[in-house]
Amino acid sequence: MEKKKLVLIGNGMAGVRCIEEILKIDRDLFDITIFGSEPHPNYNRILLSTVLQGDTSIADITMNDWDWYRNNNIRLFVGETVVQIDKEKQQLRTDKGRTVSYDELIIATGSKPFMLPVPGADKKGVTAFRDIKDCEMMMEYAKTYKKAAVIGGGLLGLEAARGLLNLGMEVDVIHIFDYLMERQLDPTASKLLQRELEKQGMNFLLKKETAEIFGENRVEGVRFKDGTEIAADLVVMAVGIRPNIDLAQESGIAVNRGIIVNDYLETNVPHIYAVGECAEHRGVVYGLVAPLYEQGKVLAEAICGIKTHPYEGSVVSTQLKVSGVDVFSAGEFMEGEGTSSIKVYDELRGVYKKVVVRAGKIVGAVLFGDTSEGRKLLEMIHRNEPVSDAFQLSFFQANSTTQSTVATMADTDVVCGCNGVTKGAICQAIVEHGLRTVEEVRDCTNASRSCGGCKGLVAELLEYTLGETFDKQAMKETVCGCTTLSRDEVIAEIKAKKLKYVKEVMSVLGWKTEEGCSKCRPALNYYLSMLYPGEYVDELESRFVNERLHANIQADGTYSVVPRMYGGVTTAEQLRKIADVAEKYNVPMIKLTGGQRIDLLGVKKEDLPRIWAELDMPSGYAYAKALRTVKTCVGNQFCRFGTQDSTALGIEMEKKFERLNTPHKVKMAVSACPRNCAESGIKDVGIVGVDGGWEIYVGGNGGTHLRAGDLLCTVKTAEEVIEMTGAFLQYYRESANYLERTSKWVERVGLEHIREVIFAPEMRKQLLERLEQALRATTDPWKEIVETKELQETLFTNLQAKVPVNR
Ligand SMILES: Cc1cc2nc3c(=O)[nH]c(=O)nc-3n(C[C@H](O)[C@H](O)[C@H](O)COP(=O)(O)OP(=O)(O)OC[C@H]3O[C@@H](n4cnc5c(N)ncnc54)[C@H](O)[C@@H]3O)c2cc1C
Ligand SMILES: NC(=O)c1ccc[n+]([C@@H]2O[C@H](COP(=O)([O-])OP(=O)(O)OC[C@H]3O[C@@H](n4cnc5c(N)ncnc54)[C@H](O)[C@@H]3O)[C@@H](O)[C@H]2O)c1
Ligand code: SF4
Ligand code: FES
Repeated sequence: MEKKKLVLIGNGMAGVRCIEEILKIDRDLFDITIFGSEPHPNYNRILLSTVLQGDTSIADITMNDWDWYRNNNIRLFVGETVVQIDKEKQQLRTDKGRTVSYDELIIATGSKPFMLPVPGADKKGVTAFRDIKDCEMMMEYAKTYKKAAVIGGGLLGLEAARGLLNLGMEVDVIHIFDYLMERQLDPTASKLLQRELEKQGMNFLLKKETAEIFGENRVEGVRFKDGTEIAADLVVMAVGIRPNIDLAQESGIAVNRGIIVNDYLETNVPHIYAVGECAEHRGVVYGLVAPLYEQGKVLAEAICGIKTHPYEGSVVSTQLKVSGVDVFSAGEFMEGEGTSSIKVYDELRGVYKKVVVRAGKIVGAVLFGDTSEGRKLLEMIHRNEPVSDAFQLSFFQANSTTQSTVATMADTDVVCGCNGVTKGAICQAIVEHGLRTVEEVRDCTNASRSCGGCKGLVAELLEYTLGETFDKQAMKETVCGCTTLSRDEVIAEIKAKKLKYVKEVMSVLGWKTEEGCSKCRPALNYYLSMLYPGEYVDELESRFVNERLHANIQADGTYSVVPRMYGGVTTAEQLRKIADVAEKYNVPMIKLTGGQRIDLLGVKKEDLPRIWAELDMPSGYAYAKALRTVKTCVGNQFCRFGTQDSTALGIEMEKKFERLNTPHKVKMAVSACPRNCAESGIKDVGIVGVDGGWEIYVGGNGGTHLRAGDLLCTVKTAEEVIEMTGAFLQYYRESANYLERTSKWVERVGLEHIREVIFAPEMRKQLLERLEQALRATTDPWKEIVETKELQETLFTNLQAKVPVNR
């Protein structure tokens, strides 16, 4: 018997999932054809945020590759748009003039990003954030331009903003309301979120309505209805989406906001169905995958002629995909008539939890800072569960994160919200199919296949189910999405195979992308330079812009110059030179830095080499992943409390370790007594003078993640301080992940472990030998550029470098 012809319009997440469900039911029922306007096989749109944030690559987000279509005998037409449906003849026509008939037709055309209809919205440099093309455009822009404006402080806008920050851009988020994510959060959670994102570097302009996007040939800024304006090289519109219904409407299918469907996803036209963001069910259009996948399952069963439950709508929950921020929202998250709420607000821990209750049952929830109860709350909402005394008690117990979440879950509890996979289903699959990794669970059950937010829970379930046989190694963190190897594996391979160049590492170790990404290139460059001191030639194109130009780029595109002043001590002669240079080159601002140095701000790029030459002082490395400064207090030379000569030790340390490249920046301080005027407690290495010696603190941080340093040891002499600091630094260089500050590294590997390594005389000796080798290979970069004409030309005159501009 001839198979029925099934055609899918829209090769996106909802439509293809529905096809997968159909194939699961009966592979041979239909002759399937799929049309997709985009030139790609089906990919995970959700992970575009992760691609922009540098955590994965475009190559990694394909969900069904070309082979999948071939193996399932699906005719696929990509880059081809269906422009007409003839419902009488049961035929459709594409923009390439192709005509195809159908017995059953599924429309899954998704949404279109809403572009504000303001003057200038069509200018070069204005984009939506919806597909691979938009994502690539933003990544390309970030290589050349500096200032981004994101219009819309919803989920998409904030995820885009985080990505652009990661790409080295400065980001203003423009939001029309007075608080962010008003569609998911209440004002309290929203303000906590804003505070956290501001710490990450985002700038918010609230209650701002865009009037115009201006610029000559391309976008130069955004003007608001209140008359104010901001500069911008890139404008990202993230102000919501509109169901893509044009084709259906023009073909005479009933539409409202979306294509109207019943509980079996049928439109008003026989044999035509709609699923996904383009469909409107009981007056609701969904914009998250979980409900779309539920729809797809119902439609698949219905279309295959299986008796199925009707689709009755979904309670949705959301989580923001920005690292370091835990936010969860579900159901009716705002109190209203007939509802009351239970709230817990722990200002110290930055945790806020709220559940909204109607007639004794939970109908909504908002969590900030600790979202571990999100899944459980969502289940309670789904099951219409009453609020018991036991629930209230556990809700008020703040430290729920310390418990293993999976152990307390019921088998029917959903672990993966996007794909509706329960704990029971995952455990059963692990046992029945002998699954060992998150990826295997994903391939078998779909859990963690969409936003990836449940990966942690899936890993916990593996550990919980497999017990001792669980292989933690399999859960490794890879360098980035371009490889399946972890940092340690990459380093081991580099050593074993004696790989010497970034490109060589990528090629020999089977990188998925030819060029790598902004995460792996600088990391590989660092690992190679650490492994082959004096031999490896630094690859400029793999460096972040500040390190390439040996100066920090400023908000207005100018640069800053910070000369080295050992221990924060200067002379009249140095000050005179600095003043002369500042006058001669019209330096608009001279400022003292937090690290006790002088910063010449607002310097033009082309003036940098001349200024360095005239200053004739070493680079202060204020831009580098290296030792920045050693801050010192005045010490016993002048201070009556001083027990030691902190200034002399600070100068000695700075002279010793300057220019040493490290996984991230390193700050040091020396105070001559426990009053700690140089703030030694919040430095990567902080030295405090005590009676008869020095205390060495490590892993302190005064930045976003405030952390007091741990006492590593107490020593008697300045020589011992230098020796212990050197061993600590070298071990950090050799074992930390690139871009991991000492504060994180110390926490990850543990102080005891660090002590075990560097207190062992033989290991310390070896570390110090390798450190000396690395130090011998360093040179002053400013001097090198001043003395090398070619470098000046390539870097400072011919600066449309084809290399990434990153942070
Ligand atoms: C950056 C980003 C992050 C997101 N993060 C999350 C998240 O964390 N969690 C979550 O649940 N959701 C998230 N979403 C939303 C989620 O991606 C969408 O809900 C989902 O992709 C919608 O699936 P769909 O199949 O309905 O539409 P789409 O995935 O948009 O697919 C529709 C496809 O149809 C094609 N098409 C349209 N018209 C035609 C035509 N006439 N002919 C042929 N082809 C056509 C389109 O080109 C498109 O490829 C995110 C979205 C974005 C953009
Ligand atoms: N983590 C996730 O679940 C996730 C991530 C990204 C996108 N998405 C989905 O993708 C879709 C698009 O996301 P979105 O954030 O664009 O949609 P959205 O509708 O959720 O949010 C748009 C935001 O833009 C604001 N806005 C509207 N007009 C504005 C204006 N003129 N100026 C400034 N702000 C304005 C709105 O107040 C709203 O907060 C949604 O369906 C969303 O659920 C989900
Ligand atoms: S840390 Fe102690 S010695 Fe140094 S300046 Fe402060 S009080 Fe004086
Ligand atoms: S919760 Fe999104 S993939 Fe599991």
